[in-house]
Amino acid sequence: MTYENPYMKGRTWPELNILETLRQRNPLVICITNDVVRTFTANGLLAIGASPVMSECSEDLKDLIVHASALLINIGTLTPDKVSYYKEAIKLAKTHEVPVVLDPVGCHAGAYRLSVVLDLIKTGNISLLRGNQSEIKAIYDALSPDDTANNSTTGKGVDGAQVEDSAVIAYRLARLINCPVVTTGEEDYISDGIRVFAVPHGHSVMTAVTGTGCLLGAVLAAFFSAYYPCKDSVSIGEFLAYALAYYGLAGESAVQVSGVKPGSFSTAFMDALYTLDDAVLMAENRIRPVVVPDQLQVYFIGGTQDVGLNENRLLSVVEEACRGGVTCFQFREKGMGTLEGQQKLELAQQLQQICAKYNVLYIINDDVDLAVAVNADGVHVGQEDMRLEEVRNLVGHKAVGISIHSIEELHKTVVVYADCVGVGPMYATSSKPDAQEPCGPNRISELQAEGLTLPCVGIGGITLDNAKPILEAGACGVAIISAIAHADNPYEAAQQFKHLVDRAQP
Ligand SMILES: Nc1ncnc2c1ncn2[C@@H]1O[C@H](COP(=O)(O)OP(=O)(O)OP(=O)(O)O)[C@@H](O)[C@H]1O
Ligand SMILES: Cc1ncsc1CCO
Ligand SMILES: [Mg+2]
Repeated sequence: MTYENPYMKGRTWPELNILETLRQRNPLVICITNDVVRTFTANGLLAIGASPVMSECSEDLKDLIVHASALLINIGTLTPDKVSYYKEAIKLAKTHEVPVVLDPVGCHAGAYRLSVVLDLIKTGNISLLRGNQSEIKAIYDALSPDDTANNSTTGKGVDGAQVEDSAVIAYRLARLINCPVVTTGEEDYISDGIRVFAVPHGHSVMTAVTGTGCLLGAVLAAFFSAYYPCKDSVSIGEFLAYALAYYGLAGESAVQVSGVKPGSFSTAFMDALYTLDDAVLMAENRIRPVVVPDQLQVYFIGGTQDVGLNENRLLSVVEEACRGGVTCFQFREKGMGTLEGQQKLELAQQLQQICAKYNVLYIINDDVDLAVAVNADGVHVGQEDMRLEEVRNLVGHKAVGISIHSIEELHKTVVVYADCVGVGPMYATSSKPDAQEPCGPNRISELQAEGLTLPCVGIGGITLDNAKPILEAGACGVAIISAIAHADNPYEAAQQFKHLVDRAQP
């Protein structure tokens, strides 16, 4: 990409050489894995450029861990003895600051497996959970505070089935257990608890070869070693989405060679993992950013214009709002006397740190260059701003939001380039001097009847007293400026909005 961003002082977009970095580092991945997939896993790791070692007792592990880049724990053929070993291994990994990837094989099919997985998660030292969609759903159901969740085991073996709402489940589980979650199937999803990505690569023949999921866990563990050099330009969620894309693309390219024949595929897949390089990601990767409804529940918007042009006041209001439970914050610096250039950049960076501390999605209004410069989670544009297609080209996999006021605007918006929508003004507002006439909550259902399927928030003049009809009309959340920024207690205001939206939704 050749795009130059003014905030980056002549630097162009960072190029990601993830696979090259991984191969240079040749990371040692210690695998405590099941009896079925050991050789396949070791060969797959070698093919991708990592160095595998299987280790079966803590006496041995304590020597190896010193040189390790990651530890994989796959419970596929668990026994009570192995369970104690998993726990000791997690402790050792923690001591040596080695990331731990957990593969909860078959935990949707057996209560003992599930209880072991929950115990391992409870250590708080898992760096990534990778399972098929059935396994991840079983863990979510067991941990979910929601009583409607199905808490019984459902499968009959280690294979998974397609689960609806896997993107939402990944997001919620990542937040519940405070670690990134990958859930695989026809489409894979990754969430780090802030962002969500869909990775639509791979081939169904991969389910006919045992261990393709198990190897993926090991491959993701290896990828951790390549994250550090690019951690300022890519979030861990997006980074792991690239790793999933590599793996899925290797599957697709193998099928080209083998045809849909599991035996030949298995061999061709090793070859593809070995030959794949970074160019394939640039050329073919179709990682899709996803915005799930939960992310938009309480969407706070603000800039210095909303707090008497006082930067410190803005920082403290945003921190209080995040602490109170807002799920998303949009930095919108607009109007007389507001900050520009370097000052705006520095404020944007401070706000980003606050959002990151509270796992709040961080969106920049209008200023695509700024969003790229600070590596925000997303950008929101109005109808009068840059064209959506151009925005998408510049921001890559960041979340893109668009304002839509009317059916006419919906028809002229190229919705495929957006991930979420702000609809308004719901009610009369004083925060936006150039706002249009209020359209009322029904505009949301009208737009949905007209084919809008992206998650929506209502915006404009929303208070605790008038928010409910917006949710009833089909919005997944409410966007708020003054009802939080001007509240006597922004923390409480945010908390009350969160409760209100939680109660209104299934
Ligand atoms: N229907 C499908 N279409 C395309 N790719 C698929 C499909 N199902 C699975 N995959 C891919 O296969 C790989 C393994 O995922 P899967 O969900 O089958 O793991 P798993 O059930 O844990 O496997 P195992 O336990 O046998 O190792 C992933 O890369 C995933 O994207
Ligand atoms: C078939 C099987 N049984 C336990 S582990 C395993 C490998 C795939 O997960
Ligand atoms: Mg599996």
